Amino acid sequence: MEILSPQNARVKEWALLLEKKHRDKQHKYLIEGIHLVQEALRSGADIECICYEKENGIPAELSSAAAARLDVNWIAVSEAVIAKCSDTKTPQPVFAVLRKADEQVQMKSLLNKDRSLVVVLDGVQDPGNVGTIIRTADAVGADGIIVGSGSADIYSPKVIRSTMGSLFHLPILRSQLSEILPQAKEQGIRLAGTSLQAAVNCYEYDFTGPVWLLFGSEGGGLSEEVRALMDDGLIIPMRGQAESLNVAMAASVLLYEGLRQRYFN
Ligand SMILES: C[S@@+](CC[C@H](N)C(=O)[O-])C[C@H]1O[C@@H](n2cnc3c(N)ncnc32)[C@H](O)[C@@H]1O
Repeated sequence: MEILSPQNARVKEWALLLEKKHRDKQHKYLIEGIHLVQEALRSGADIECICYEKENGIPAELSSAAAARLDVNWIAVSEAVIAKCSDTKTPQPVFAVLRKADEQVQMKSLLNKDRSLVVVLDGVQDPGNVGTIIRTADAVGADGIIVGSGSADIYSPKVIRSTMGSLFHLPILRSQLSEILPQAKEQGIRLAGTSLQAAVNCYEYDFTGPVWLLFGSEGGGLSEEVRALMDDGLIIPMRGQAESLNVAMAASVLLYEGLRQRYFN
């Protein structure tokens, strides 16, 4: 049985995946914990290897997968390696290294969907918000998420944790919005921006055709560049005194209105 030490070159490479400046340049990312590893296995994510602590062996929750998934490289590592490859103070007993999906393939599939419902994030910076939006988009069966350059990194440990595994269930693409949004318009997809200044009440909007929903940053909302490309502007009506909704809450309201119109009308 191969047992890796903290000095092993592969371990050093994995630990660097936790640091933003290194993570961006890599085609891989790291996930931690039994639940996320289970989800990655179940969802057919592209797994390079799964590492578990050698003293305790493969966690019971993963033992049947370990027997069935002989295509996956299961590696025993020391406790020190687990700690080195963990983003948290109380490391989980297992982590996995995954390969990122091919972004060109993802982009093609998102642009070609007939009835697509896609979420676009323009500068959403809070990792918890990004993760929650990914999870909600998965829950309603949205076709994908496009994350603009000013948003939180989808491969950061915090975003990954807060998706609770939804990260593996739908295409998620990092893209320059100034490039991909005009391409979507050419395909006949409507770009519906959400903002407090918008004119259209979201409950009067038709979500049944191909539509991409654009959400802006926590502080400043949608950027000028993205506003200029919008076809429609949607507002979620508010009756109380709150200035605005949290962006993840706003995304939930609109995604569920989309789900209602598409499947429960
Ligand atoms: C906290 S809000 C941004 C507030 C910002 N000060 C502004 O003026 O746009 C963050 C994002 O949530 C969405 N949002 C929040 N409340 C909304 C509402 N009532 N109607 C439509 N979108 C909303 C929008 O996408 C917005 O860009």
